[in-house]
Amino acid sequence: MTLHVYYGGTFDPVHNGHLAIATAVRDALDATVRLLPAADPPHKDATHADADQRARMLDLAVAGERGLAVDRRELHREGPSYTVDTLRSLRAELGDQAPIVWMIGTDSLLQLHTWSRWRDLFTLAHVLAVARPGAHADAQWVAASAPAVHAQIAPRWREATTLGESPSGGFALFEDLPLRPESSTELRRRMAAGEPWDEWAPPAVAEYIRRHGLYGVRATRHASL
Ligand SMILES: Nc1ncnc2c1ncn2[C@@H]1O[C@H](COP(=O)(O)OP(=O)(O)OP(=O)(O)O)[C@@H](O)[C@H]1O
Ligand SMILES: O=C(O)c1ccc[n+]([C@@H]2O[C@H](COP(=O)([O-])O)[C@@H](O)[C@H]2O)c1
Repeated sequence: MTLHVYYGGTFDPVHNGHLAIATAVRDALDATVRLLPAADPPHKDATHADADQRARMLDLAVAGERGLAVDRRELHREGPSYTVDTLRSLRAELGDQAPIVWMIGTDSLLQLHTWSRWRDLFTLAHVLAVARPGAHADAQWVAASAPAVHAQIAPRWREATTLGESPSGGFALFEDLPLRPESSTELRRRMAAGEPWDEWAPPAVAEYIRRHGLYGVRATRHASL
């Protein structure tokens, strides 16, 4: 059965770590990965670029990339972009039997118990966590630092490649990729400080940031995007 894989984030801006993760999961699961920008990320203060700009940067980042796409559904909703609401909308659209996978970094996994109606996430989708530097996700660590999350994921733990065998309810840790050091926070800090930053951003995204003078980067006059 076709696996429907979604990767939600603030993407403020999208960086090469996000893309490396999305392409590695695409290849490992042989599925299209849809990146889904949050209009109003529930756990973040005001974003730096607006939702349309963040979505546009995602378009540029995935342009020409096989098996990567952008889903704008959270931009069409009012209020905080709760994942459980997004998954309900996806479930209604895709039907009861479609396997749905929601990707998160392990830093987010360790906070999952703070998400809105978080236990319902597993009735709607599988959760696939991607290891992130500084956020250990082996079972012992999760048990110690987020016991409620551990209680949910321990009985659900499977190999990522088996998630397509059922519509929802599984958990997998994706480790087929060296840890990625990028973060949007550090990327924004480098831009604002005038330090080198391009190597963490897809070239078309870097050009868009310059063109629009986002994140404290001095605007250029070349208007190709
Ligand atoms: N380097 C990374 N390795 C693994 N997961 C990551 C990495 N960067 C981001 N993620 C995950 O991708 C999702 C979307 O991330 P987000 O758009 O918030 O970027 P971010 O780099 O975490 O941003 P910020 O630094 O502003 O918090 C989150 O689940 C996050 O945990
Ligand atoms: O539903 C929630 O309560 C919730 C709380 C925190 C984060 N999320 C989602 O998790 C994804 C990553 O969030 P962030 O803040 O790390 O960019 C993004 O899709 C958010 O909408 C969702």
